[in-house]
This record gives sequence, structure tokens and C-alpha cells, in this order.
Amino acid sequence: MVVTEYELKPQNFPRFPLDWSEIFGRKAKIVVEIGFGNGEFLAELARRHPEKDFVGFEVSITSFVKAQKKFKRYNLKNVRLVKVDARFGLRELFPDNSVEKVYINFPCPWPKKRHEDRRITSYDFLQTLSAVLEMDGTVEFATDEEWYAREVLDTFESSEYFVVDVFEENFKRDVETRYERKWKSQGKKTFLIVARKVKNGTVKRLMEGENTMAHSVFEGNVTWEKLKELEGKVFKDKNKIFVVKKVYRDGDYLLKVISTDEGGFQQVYYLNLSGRDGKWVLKLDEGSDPYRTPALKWSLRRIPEELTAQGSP
Ligand SMILES: C[S@@+](CC[C@H](N)C(=O)[O-])C[C@H]1O[C@@H](n2cnc3c(N)ncnc32)[C@H](O)[C@@H]1O
Repeated sequence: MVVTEYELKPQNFPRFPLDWSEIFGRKAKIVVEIGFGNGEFLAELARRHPEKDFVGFEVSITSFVKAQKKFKRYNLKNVRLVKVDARFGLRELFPDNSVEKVYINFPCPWPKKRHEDRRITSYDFLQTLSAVLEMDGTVEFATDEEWYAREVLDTFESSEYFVVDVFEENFKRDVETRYERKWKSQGKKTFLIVARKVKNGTVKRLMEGENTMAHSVFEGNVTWEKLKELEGKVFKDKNKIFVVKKVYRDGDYLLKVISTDEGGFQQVYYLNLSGRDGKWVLKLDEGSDPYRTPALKWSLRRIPEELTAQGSP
């Protein structure tokens, strides 16, 4: 059984940030779980609180598939899932003061120094939380790593936007997560932090307004050789970067592109180039559904410029 009805996809968003009451068909408190894994915690919360709506973020496709089957089995109507880095998703998809609670259960701690910017609990993320949480809204953070718990505690305590209501060792809640059970069964310590928002923060969003998709129409003599020369080329502009990783030919042309937006949000997508008699259209391939970020839109404008520049590429 493949269940997909719980997933929200970028191409279906009419505008950013999202109107969640339109998505759920009612106005209710919104609770978010980041990195829901196999989904059992999220499913149990949603089952116990039919009066609230729940949004889960997860980057693993395998977890996504498993979790959706669970929600379907319980016939839950109050859950939606988004397959994207939660640091990006929480900032772009939620308006200010719209979320009652955010759960972060046993996130990967990324202990190495060179990986610390992958941690979900960066300064930028706190800034997002300070904007999207309601006043008195809470973040509930659980981990099995003491150094990580103390680092997060310190981050919240030194923030003017939050006060820490709970810091508890070997905590117990009504619902357990899979990793919580795993660490507890191995005799590991666990830590819980509950931080409450006490001041409104602001956050700069990449995408606000209509979710429009630009395409480029241009004229010129585009050859396979010119296209092949794009491969591996890196394009940089202030806060945006993209690289054309590979070019394929199958009737039309297909370009595999990796872009990075301000703040490090990275996506892989395919652009389709088709044309005849020197007239070309470059657009997002139907098979890929990335977020229409500034870097992506820029790649759609910049590639035609490169292909049609005098004496280039
Ligand atoms: C160690 S598992 C914990 C799963 C679950 N919360 C639990 O406690 O059983 C961490 C999960 O977070 C997901 N994850 C990691 N970074 C993420 C991010 N930036 N946004 C969304 N999910 C993320 C991973 O794919 C993984 O499923």
C-alpha cells in the first residue's frame, strides 16, 4: 500500500507562507514535529488531540513512506507532512505567530565541529522559532547527548526571546518516540528542554507572496557542444549559487542543476530545454518539484544568458 495523501508538495502551494486554515479546512492550533522518523509520536499526538492540527517535517523518504501508512491506518485527518529541511520549512511555510508548539525529538547531534551548521538548533533557527511561534508557544527538545542538551539550554537561556521552563534528566512523557525507547533500553540518559517564547522576533523569508514559476523563452543557436560546456560550471551571485551538474539529450535537453540559496538551503532539480528554429524554452522539468527559490529562478534566467552570450560559453 502506497499512501501519499498526507504529503504537501511545493507545486501545490498557492502562496508563501501557507494559509494553514485553508489546508486543514478549519482554524485550529498548529503543532509541528521536526524529524518525525517513523511517525509514531506524531500519529499518537494527532490521535489524542483531534482538536489540533499537526505538521511534520522529515528529510528521509523511507521514514515518510512508513509514517504515511500509520496515519492512514489511524484514519487521521489532522496531519500533513512536508519533505524538506525543517529549518527552511518552518521559516517559509508558517506566518509569524502561527504555531503553538514545536517538538524536536532526538535530532542528529552532529558532534563534529565541521558539521555543526547541520544541527537543527543553530542561532538562525532560534530566530525562526521566535517569529513563527505564538506568544507563550513552546519548543520541546529531547536528546540523549548531555553536551548537546547543555548547548541547547545555553542557546535558549541566552536568547531574549525565550525562557526555559523545564530542563529535566531522564524525563517521562505520555508518549515515547522510537529513539527514546532505544536509548532508554540501552541505559542511556535522556534530557528534555521546554523553552517558551516571551518576545516576538523577526525572520527574513526567502519566498513571500505568490508561488509563481518563471520560465525563460529565448532565441539563439544552442548546440549540444555549448550545452556540454555548461557541465560543472558554477554560477555565483551574492547570496545565490548554482551549478549545472549534468546535461542529457533525449529529444529535448535535460539539465541537472544544484542550487544553494541564502542560508545554505540546497536543492537538486532538472530543467527542460526544448526548441526549434532558434527559439527555446527553458523550464522546470515536470519530474522535479523543488521550491521556487531565488537561486532556482535565477538559474532559469542565467542559463539562457550564458548560452546566448557572444562567443560563449
Ligand atoms: C535520530 S532520528 C529521530 C527520529 C524520531 N524523532 C524519534 O525520536 O524516534 C532524527 C530524524 O530527524 C530527521 N532529520 C534530520 N535533520 C532534519 C531536518 N533538518 N529537517 C527535518 N528532518 C530532519 C532524520 O531524517 C531522522 O529521521
